[in-house]
Amino acid sequence: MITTITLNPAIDRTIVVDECTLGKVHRIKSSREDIGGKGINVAKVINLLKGDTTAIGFLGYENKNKIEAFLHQEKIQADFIHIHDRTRVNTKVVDLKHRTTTEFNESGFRIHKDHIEQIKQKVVDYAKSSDYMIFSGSMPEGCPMGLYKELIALVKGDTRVVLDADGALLREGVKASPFLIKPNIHELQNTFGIKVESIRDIVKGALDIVTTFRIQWVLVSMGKDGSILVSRNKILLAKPIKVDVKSSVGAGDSMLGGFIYSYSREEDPMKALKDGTVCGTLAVTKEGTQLFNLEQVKAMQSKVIINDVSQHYLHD
Ligand SMILES: Nc1ncnc2c1ncn2[C@@H]1O[C@H](COP(=O)(O)OP(=O)(O)OP(=O)(O)O)[C@@H](O)[C@H]1O
Ligand SMILES: O=P(O)(O)OC[C@@]1(O)O[C@H](CO)[C@@H](O)[C@@H]1O
Repeated sequence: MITTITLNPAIDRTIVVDECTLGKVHRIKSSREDIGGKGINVAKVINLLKGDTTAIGFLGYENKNKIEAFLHQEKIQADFIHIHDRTRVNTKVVDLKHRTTTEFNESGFRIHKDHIEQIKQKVVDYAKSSDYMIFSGSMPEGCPMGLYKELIALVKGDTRVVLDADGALLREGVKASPFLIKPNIHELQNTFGIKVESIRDIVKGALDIVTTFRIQWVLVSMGKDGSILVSRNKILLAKPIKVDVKSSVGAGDSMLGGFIYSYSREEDPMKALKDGTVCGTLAVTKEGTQLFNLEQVKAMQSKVIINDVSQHYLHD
């Protein structure tokens, strides 16, 4: 089973406008709401691919019905700890003219000491039946910056751990040596101060992380430029696929879901990167964080090109 942990879930409200200008009144062309939060998005994709997954974490009690109804409708197994507050609403503004998405993410509910003890216990319990545990996203107020590090250290002996976070959460989290991390290039630059001007810079920076923190895989996503998968002795480059972009929100989560689902079945990094690329690419063709379907996944497979560039970067 693959367990995803979302400590700060969200309802994603996507608003589409012709053009977004600071200080101006905007007429909304269309809007939609999706259930979000990085770990929940990852679980949605694994579930779509027919993988065995459970989503755990915290959920606000006040608007829990919306989220639980969706999870139920999609038949996603979930086991959240309820907080007596509301789950945040994150607003994503799509600007049609400039083809950009601007995100306004709330900080989320406030967590107390006893909630932290509860989540530690739940994570430890789930680790026993999980092949992989994926920790994704920001933390709500009240969580210590080292919480991912602590949780990873608690379960590492029982399961393979994946971390998708940024800033101090990632900087601390890597110290517990997760199996895989998935920074995008901005997170790589801002969190570790790595230069990201060329593929060579990115590979070098990712290799430093692999050796310094004893991490097996660093999956660097580069948005419209594709991605790079780096380990001590293998480097794979996924070429981007040209698509009509509707919203980039959740592309990284979909990529991670596709990658880990595939890797958990075959342990073939080339195939996993291919499947991850398919899911990440399809995600950007959808408005908001709505899901694609299995037919689209199959149709996209033949378009992905993965190059093994290990010789080029490891032996010079
Ligand atoms: N504009 C795009 N065109 C084609 N593919 C894209 C585009 N944006 C993203 N992708 C695909 O999705 C993958 C993940 O995207 P990205 O690097 O934006 O993740 P991210 O920054 O973690 O996203 P998020 O935080 O919004 O979930 C990319 O590696 C690429 O395969
Ligand atoms: O505020 P965080 O936790 O960093 O990110 C939350 C979020 O932007 O991430 C998902 C897309 O990756 C969205 O569903 C959600 O709104």
